[in-house]
Amino acid sequence: MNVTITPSSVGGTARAPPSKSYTHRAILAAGYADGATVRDALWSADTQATARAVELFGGDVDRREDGTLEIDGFDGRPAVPADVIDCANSGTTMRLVTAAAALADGTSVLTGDESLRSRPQGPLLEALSDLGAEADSTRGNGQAPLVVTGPLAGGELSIPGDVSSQYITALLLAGAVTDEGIAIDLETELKSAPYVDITLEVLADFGVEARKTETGFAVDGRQSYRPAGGDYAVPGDFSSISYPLAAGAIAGSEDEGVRIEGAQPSAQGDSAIVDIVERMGADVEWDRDAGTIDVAKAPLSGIEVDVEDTPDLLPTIATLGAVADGDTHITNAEHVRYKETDRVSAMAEELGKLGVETTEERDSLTVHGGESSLSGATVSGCDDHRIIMALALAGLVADGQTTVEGADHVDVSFPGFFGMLEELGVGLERTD
Ligand SMILES: O=C(O)C1=C[C@@H](OP(=O)(O)O)[C@@H](O)[C@H](O)C1
Ligand SMILES: C=C(OP(=O)(O)O)C(=O)O
Repeated sequence: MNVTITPSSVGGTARAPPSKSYTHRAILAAGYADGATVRDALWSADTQATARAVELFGGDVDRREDGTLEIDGFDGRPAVPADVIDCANSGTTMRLVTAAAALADGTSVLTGDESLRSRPQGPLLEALSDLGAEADSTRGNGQAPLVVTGPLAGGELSIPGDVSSQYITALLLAGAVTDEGIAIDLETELKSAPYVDITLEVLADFGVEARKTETGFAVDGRQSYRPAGGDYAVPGDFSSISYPLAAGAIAGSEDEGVRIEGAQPSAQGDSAIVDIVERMGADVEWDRDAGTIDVAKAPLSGIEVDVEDTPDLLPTIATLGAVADGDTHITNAEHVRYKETDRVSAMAEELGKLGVETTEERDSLTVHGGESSLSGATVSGCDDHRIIMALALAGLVADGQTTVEGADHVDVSFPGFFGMLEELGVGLERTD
């Protein structure tokens, strides 16, 4: 599907979809338990990949009409899967499930789509091998397809922190049900650190103790996953909130701004988007108790933003920077190149097609902004949900129509994205 956006102003109320990161963890934690009810879960292509993996390990994920997931777990002992585990486009699924597979008494095979089969898995494979499992890339290049043979007993390992925090999350989730527990020594500084905070929070909510140490993280073994009250509720997703928030900041209508609901505070680092949009000059009000964010359009100015903790915000910030006056300098961004696509290059390339000038370095992107510089064009969504959504935002203020190709990929994290834009008043057309 391609989506053509007509320049529009936006106004009204949008509801944040549930957090993808919390949903993945809750589904898998319920799998590690003997079961749980997960309310307000995100049901997207990525979270369904994690649900399929839990079923292949011997669990069951049943989705009720109201979106609640009733999950039967595998109680800390994953069965050897009867089929290849297809993680589709989801890095989180592949990392978290690879470590779970290393607990099974036999061999698991994991694969994914072309994008996922090009992302780095080597450090996690080495870590699992250090712990006594066999974990290989079939092509010997550290990328999927992966073949993992367990079980593993646990122990100590060291791993780089600057490739993906998902390795740490994966090891902590699996480590709790090993015999010996797992102690993780970080060889380099941890990027995307708030995602490990989310993991520690979900583990605690499932009755599992894990901790930061002087050199990394540790989790004791022989623990049981048990959700308090048998029930777990997923908060709203701040990476997804970044899109309606940015839309309101760059294209809010004169008489009605954008209100976002479902924005309760949580461990998500991406809630930094509220501060970023405000620093650029937008009129933003976050009522944390009510979980609402109100945003109104104002002239934006370029700023410097460090995305070490918040890699998924880069595409949104790049579009904001394209509209803002002056330069927006996005720093500490090297790990943003290891996502569904190299998002630093992808945003430079696709914004370029809309007439925006950028300067790209290995670990930074500078966007030379100014609303008048955006002219509508056909751009590639790069088969990457966040690139698609960020480019659709640019289409709101470009001069003329903007067509985003391959726009169906938003189903990875935000299946209702284009419906939400329409409800906010955006004129758009879907074509095959
Ligand atoms: O653990 C998670 O839920 C995620 C961690 C981050 O990845 P990295 O740790 O690989 O940067 C983030 O980009 C991804 O969208 C979700
Ligand atoms: C990078 C992302 O997810 P994952 O790593 O799970 O593919 C994302 O959602 O932007």
